[in-house]
Amino acid sequence: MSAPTQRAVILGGNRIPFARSNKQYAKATNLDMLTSAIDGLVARFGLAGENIGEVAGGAVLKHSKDFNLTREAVLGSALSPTTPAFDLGQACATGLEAVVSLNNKINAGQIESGIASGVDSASDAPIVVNDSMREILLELTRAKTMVQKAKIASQIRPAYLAPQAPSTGEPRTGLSMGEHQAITTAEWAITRQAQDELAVASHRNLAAAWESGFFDDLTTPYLGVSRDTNMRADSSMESLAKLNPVFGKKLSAEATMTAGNSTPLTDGASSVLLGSEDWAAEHGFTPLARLVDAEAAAVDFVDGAEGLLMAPAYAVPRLLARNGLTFDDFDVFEIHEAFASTVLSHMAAWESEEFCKEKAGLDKALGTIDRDKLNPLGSSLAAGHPFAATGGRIVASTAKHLKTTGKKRSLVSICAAGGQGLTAIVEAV
Ligand SMILES: CC(=O)SCCNC(=O)CCNC(=O)[C@H](O)C(C)(C)COP(=O)(O)OP(=O)(O)OC[C@H]1O[C@@H](n2cnc3c(N)ncnc32)[C@H](O)[C@@H]1OP(=O)(O)O
Repeated sequence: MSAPTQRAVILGGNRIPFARSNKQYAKATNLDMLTSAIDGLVARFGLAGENIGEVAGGAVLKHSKDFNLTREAVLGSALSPTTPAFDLGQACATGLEAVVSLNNKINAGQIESGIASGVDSASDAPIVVNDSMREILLELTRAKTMVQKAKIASQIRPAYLAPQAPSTGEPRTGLSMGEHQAITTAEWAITRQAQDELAVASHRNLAAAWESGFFDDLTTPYLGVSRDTNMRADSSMESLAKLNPVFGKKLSAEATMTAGNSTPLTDGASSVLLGSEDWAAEHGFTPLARLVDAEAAAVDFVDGAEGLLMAPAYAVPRLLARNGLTFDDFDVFEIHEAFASTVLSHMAAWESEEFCKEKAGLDKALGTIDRDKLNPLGSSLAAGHPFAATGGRIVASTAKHLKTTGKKRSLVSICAAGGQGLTAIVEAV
């Protein structure tokens, strides 16, 4: 198989600061936030009125009226209305999938430029009526006379009025992401201390990046918010130690996962500008980095054969093998912090000879990740995790980080609901 032509480059990104759900952005819709994230990028790169090759995006929690949320955002933005756009979905990896999709289209010569985006709002989550109520409401829309409508409406029972709120539960198991991860946490014997240390590092690194002005050309203030509201610069082991466990309490009296070492429910949106090298040169844009390859994996979590969020542990060895790379070839590891213990269980798996030989098909352990290279700009524990927006946050940040520090290569890894994971290699240009 010959290598694809590498024409696509990452040029920059823009996101709105992420906010804890039901707080500052409680009244904003997914569409409002996505449009703002795209418009901020358009303004920063002077693309108003331009026809971009394609805009890709999505949201995990979408309303049924959102046929094509990304296209609606384009129509509401300053981009040319003749810019095509499409929604895609890969749960928490949606934002990264959008980058991979447009990157590959540019490399294939199908488009010259693209904006990868993503948004999610747990505040604007769709509330769905139950099945019986849905049938009655659909029948009502078909009724022609008042008598017919009254007859159908008379079938409504009080119990039908209870809405089905969205949840972070896996449809096939009914367990929440947190409860699934608690099983994995116990399996890999990840300690509370290790989880809290990772959380403190995430807050510390994110706060330092904001303080240094790193995000000044990667974010646009929104609804009066100018920094990620979940971030706690003063986060400490002492303050985290005070929090009670929230997940895994039924599994063990010594449950370790708390609100401090789990991602909070978050609202936010992100966007990333990609273009061919020629398109970038024509517009006078300086490339930051390049996405050189990506690998997805899925695990069989339903019968408990593998942990729900463990797919990246399988994708990364395959990605590295295909590219002839080892951990030593990476300067940065951007591993999405769904929960602190998710990152720690992936790392434990890569350090385990047994896992790597028996499950990942390697002849030895993949190795240890240098902690100084892990999430140097903070990650989802501190920034929050508006599901489909996380990939864009990570790709734009790591691309700029490589460019500004002179580092060469970053490994991006995002676990997703449904037992899936998407990973990618980003290299400086
Ligand atoms: C593929 C994937 O990404 S899977 C992941 C998908 N995402 C999820 O599943 C979301 C998981 N998170 C959640 O469900 C929720 O955020 C929970 C259950 C963990 C916590 O929810 P809540 O209890 O509402 O959180 P809340 O913000 O009130 O925090 C609880 C307490 O911890 C405190 N706290 C939270 N973080 C910290 C911290 N870093 N340092 C100190 N205290 C903290 C809060 O101040 C609060 O204290 P208070 O009760 O005195 O006010």
